[in-house]
Amino acid sequence: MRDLTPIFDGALVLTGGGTGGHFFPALALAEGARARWSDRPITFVGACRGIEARELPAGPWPHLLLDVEGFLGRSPLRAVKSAWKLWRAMARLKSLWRRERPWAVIGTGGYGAAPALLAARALGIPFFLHESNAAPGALVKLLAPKARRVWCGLEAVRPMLPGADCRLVGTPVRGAFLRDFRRAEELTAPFRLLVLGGSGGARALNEAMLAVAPALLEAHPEWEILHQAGAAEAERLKDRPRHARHALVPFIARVDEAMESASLIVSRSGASTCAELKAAGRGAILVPLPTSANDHQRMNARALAEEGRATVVEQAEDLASRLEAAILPRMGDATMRQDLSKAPEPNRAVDLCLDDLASYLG
Ligand SMILES: CC(=O)N[C@H]1[C@@H](OP(=O)(O)OP(=O)(O)OC[C@H]2O[C@@H](n3ccc(=O)[nH]c3=O)[C@H](O)[C@@H]2O)O[C@H](CO)[C@@H](O)[C@@H]1O
Repeated sequence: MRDLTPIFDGALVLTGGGTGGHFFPALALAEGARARWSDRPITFVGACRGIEARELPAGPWPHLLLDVEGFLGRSPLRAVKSAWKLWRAMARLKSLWRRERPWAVIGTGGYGAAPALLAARALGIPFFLHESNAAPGALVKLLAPKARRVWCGLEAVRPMLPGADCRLVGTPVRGAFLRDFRRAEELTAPFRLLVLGGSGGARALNEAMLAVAPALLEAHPEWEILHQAGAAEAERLKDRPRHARHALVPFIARVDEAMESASLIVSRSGASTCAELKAAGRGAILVPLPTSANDHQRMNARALAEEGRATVVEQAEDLASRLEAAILPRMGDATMRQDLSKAPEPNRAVDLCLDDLASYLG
């Protein structure tokens, strides 16, 4: 086995994962830290079954992927097994870090972040948290009072973390989103409807879009649909009949470009996607995941809707007809579409977090 020990010595450790919404903010912070501190090692710790296990080996970052899994929704027996895996991963990190001490740990949440944050806490290594959702995840809630700082994506989360030293910064987005975006009103036919299901895809949204797409595309021959279904869902749906102008893909590597070329977007309201929509100056029809912990997706969506950047469609039995009612009039009316697409809002989250880290640790 490769000797992993040297990758942690004096390193800034980024940890966050399981889902894209937890991993990509960590990646954005790593990109920013590398530009700022070229001689400081930057190392990732994540889960071997999270999205980071696909993204990290393809990139430049030293990393350690551990055998951990989420607890939520598990049977009691499985939860005990998950707890054992977490304890074992944490013990391995503690043993490594006693020999090779990291400079600091930044955690962006999700089960992939649990071993590194718990190990940092146990060893007295300074750690910082970022919470991108409007309601905090279980790990952030547990560790927030002990974190040097908790960086928040949205103001709403602050009162939910009593005893923590919170600072509002926004949600870090990857470098590809830190640029000028073409405005939606500059786009010409064929117009594109982009459907985003979050990093894992959204079954209910997929089914509803497949049901409603033929009517939408028949009514508007100048439109096409690019639909990100999620890896497992794209496989499940690969033989399902679709309209010729309805493309179904498992994952989109350049979401920034997909947003830029979209005249209308339908999406889940994961926190990173919401932050990216703002950075790209695109509005969206948001369908919150009704089972998200503490209803945070509905709160994320509401935060965007309050800025006039989104309209919220609740997921219910009749999701297909609700979506049709929201999408169809906008396909035919550019003014209605542009009402959602406000000016891009520059995202300064990476700089704010790293300025804060620098002033704290020197
Ligand atoms: C089911 C679940 O647990 N969802 C949670 C998860 O969502 P999830 O990972 O789906 O949500 P987010 O919208 O926050 O993040 C998705 C990220 O993946 C990227 N992406 C997505 C699809 C794609 O094809 N290509 C791509 O690069 C997006 O650009 C974005 O950066 O984490 C979010 C942040 O804590 C939460 O708000 C969500 O409630």
